[in-house]
Amino acid sequence: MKIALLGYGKMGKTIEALAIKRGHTIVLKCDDTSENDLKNADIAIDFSIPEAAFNNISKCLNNNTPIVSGTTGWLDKYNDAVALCKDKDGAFIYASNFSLGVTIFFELNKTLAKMMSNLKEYTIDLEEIHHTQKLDAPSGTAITLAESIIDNHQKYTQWKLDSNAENTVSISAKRLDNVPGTHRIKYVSAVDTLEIKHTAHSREGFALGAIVAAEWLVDKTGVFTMKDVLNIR
Ligand SMILES: NC(=O)C1=CN([C@@H]2O[C@H](COP(=O)(O)OP(=O)(O)OC[C@H]3O[C@@H](n4cnc5c(N)ncnc54)[C@H](OP(=O)(O)O)[C@@H]3O)[C@@H](O)[C@H]2O)C=CC1
Ligand SMILES: O=C(O)C1=N[C@H](C(=O)O)C[C@H](O)C1
Repeated sequence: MKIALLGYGKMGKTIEALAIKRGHTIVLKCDDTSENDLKNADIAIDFSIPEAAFNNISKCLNNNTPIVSGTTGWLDKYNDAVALCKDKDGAFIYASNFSLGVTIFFELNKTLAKMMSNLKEYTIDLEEIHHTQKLDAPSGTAITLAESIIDNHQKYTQWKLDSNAENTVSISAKRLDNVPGTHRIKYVSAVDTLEIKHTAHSREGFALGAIVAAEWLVDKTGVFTMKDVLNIR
């Protein structure tokens, strides 16, 4: 595939190295999409900044270029992106976390929330840890996890950063040097603790998932998730 990288920071560079190893060609790498031409690309992969993501996605859909987006912090415009994709008969996939392990972790979280839903003894504690350059907090992955808990656990109706409020999934966001991404969900009672945790050892897992998603999406039309890519039901 000929790939355009929209955002050539830590993730853009990791994707470039892995995509070349898998036999793909990078035809565009940019940190400013305003002047760039997508016509040579089979597909675009956006790992940029929250303020740029929706414009980058729109530009791809208007240009009939399939788009894989991993940028977090722009989801107030997600429904607009979905509508544009449908209008243009385009191809679009977004994931707050492209790693194959986190895609499975999302399913574990959902199942655990359902199983815990009637157990009033337990309170939840959601923690994410990332590197100090991260612009957004909480992480997109933590928000996806919290929203799934809210959808599947009868007690919880909202999420907030560092909250003691009733019915609230409290998220703690820590920033430490060189942490690629750790997410942990704890259910704590007076007598025990049950926890699930995903630890990324590097950015390669995110990059691999985004490339696998691009390889899968390139000849399709529609709006998809990583569950579609990995055929998880
Ligand atoms: N879904 C997933 O699996 C993952 C998602 N992410 C998310 O991906 C995003 C990028 O992460 P990361 O690579 O670590 O961040 P970086 O800050 O290393 O890279 C972001 C890059 O985007 C560039 N940029 C700024 N404006 C634009 C624009 N208009 N068009 C294209 N690029 C632009 C920045 O350039 P400049 O420095 O010049 O401003 C920078 O090089 C974040 O939102 C992060 O949360 C990260 C890892 C995994
Ligand atoms: O910014 C990052 O680095 C990461 N961002 C994503 C998020 O916000 O969830 C995914 C991953 O945890 C790394």
